[in-house]
Amino acid sequence: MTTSSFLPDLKDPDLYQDRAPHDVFARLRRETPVYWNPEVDGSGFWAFTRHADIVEVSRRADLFSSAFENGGHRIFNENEVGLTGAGDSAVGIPFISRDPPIHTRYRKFVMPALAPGRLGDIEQRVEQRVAALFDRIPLGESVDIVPLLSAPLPLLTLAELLGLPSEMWLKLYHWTNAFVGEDDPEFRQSAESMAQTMSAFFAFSKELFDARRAEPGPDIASLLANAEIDGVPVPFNDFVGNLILVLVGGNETTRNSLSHTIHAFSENPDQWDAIRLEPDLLKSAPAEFVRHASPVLHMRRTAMADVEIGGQAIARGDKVVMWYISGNRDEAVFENADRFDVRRRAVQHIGFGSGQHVCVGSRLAEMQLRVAFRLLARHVRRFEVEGKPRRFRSNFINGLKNLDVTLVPA
Ligand code: HEM
Repeated sequence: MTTSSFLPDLKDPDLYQDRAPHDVFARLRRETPVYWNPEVDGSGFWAFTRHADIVEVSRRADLFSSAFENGGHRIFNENEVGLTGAGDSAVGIPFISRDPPIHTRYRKFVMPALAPGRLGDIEQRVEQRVAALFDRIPLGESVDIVPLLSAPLPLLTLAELLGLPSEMWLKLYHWTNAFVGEDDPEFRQSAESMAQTMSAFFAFSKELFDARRAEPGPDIASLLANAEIDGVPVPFNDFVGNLILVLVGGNETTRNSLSHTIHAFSENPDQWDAIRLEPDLLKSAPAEFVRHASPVLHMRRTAMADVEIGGQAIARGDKVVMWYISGNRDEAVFENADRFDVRRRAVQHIGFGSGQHVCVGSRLAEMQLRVAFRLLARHVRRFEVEGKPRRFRSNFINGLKNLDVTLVPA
């Protein structure tokens, strides 16, 4: 147990409302790197804040379960309140909330759609999309870049991957914000509005499921709708869970990486100058973008046996939460960890997680970041952010609702 008098509540969404609390995590890493966080509405959890401990927990999928029946991958118990925390018992189990061996089989279904061989093809269309979106952004005046670039780019890419019409992007945007927005009154206005969202999403999912079962294609929706585990077809409700996983995983994250990185370039114009002078830096810099942004704040596991990690005894059944935002600023791994440095070499960040559940979309995400900033580097001399962006009220997604910025033309 902790002996420090410093007792932040890392679950409290208010902690993330005004800023990313890097100072709070830095102090925990120094004083109580494995920190017991009591919960008002639960039994409490161990917070892992050091890079090495997080990697160790992720590596031991046999000891640290992501399975729905043990609570799942969210800080709340999915088996009590559903995948989105809205009591949505009809949503099935996404594969992120599974353990091996079933988890491993699901990954094999999805991986081909995101394999490097397919990304080359997708990259051309991402380039076209970035160019089309950029054409509509007025230069030299203040614009909110979120609805103009950060939000549509990953959602248009996801629409392609799922074989959906591109006009759907805005609907997908509102749906996914509602799915991850359990603590934000703007995203979860009432139980009734969430029920309406879920009902609309179910109707959409059913139509998609039936269409892809009848006529499968190479898209991810077809792969998920036609998946079989040990010869048994995946039920519709698990298809819904997996669809939510891909839609949230592919968009909330890439969107916020884009926004946070533009913000970081506004605050570090020398780093933008470096990219403009040497665009080849973009081959490796997306890793630094994701490290510095940490769009996913944490993931949760449940200990399946008594074990010691980072010098702390963890009991079987304990909830553990890995704070990626903290591991990504761990001074033991990253020199001048708070510094945004596009020349940082071999960035071993954990923004995509690590181990068994490491992000399946990491290459796609990095490619979109690379393509977007490559084009911006040709046309934009400087980013000037005005005012403070409004943030998600969330302990899960490090999100910006808007980012008012002037793109100063080159
Ligand atoms: C910058 C962008 C992204 C970030 C920061 C991110 C972050 C993450 C993290 C932290 C995990 C680990 C989960 C865990 O440890 O339990 C994860 C898993 C996952 N991500 Fe991403 N992600 C990004 C982009 C994408 C994209 C573009 C897609 C799909 C198109 C995607 C789909 C998924 C899926 C399906 C999983 C579950 C993998 C599993 O459980 O085996 N992500 N992501």
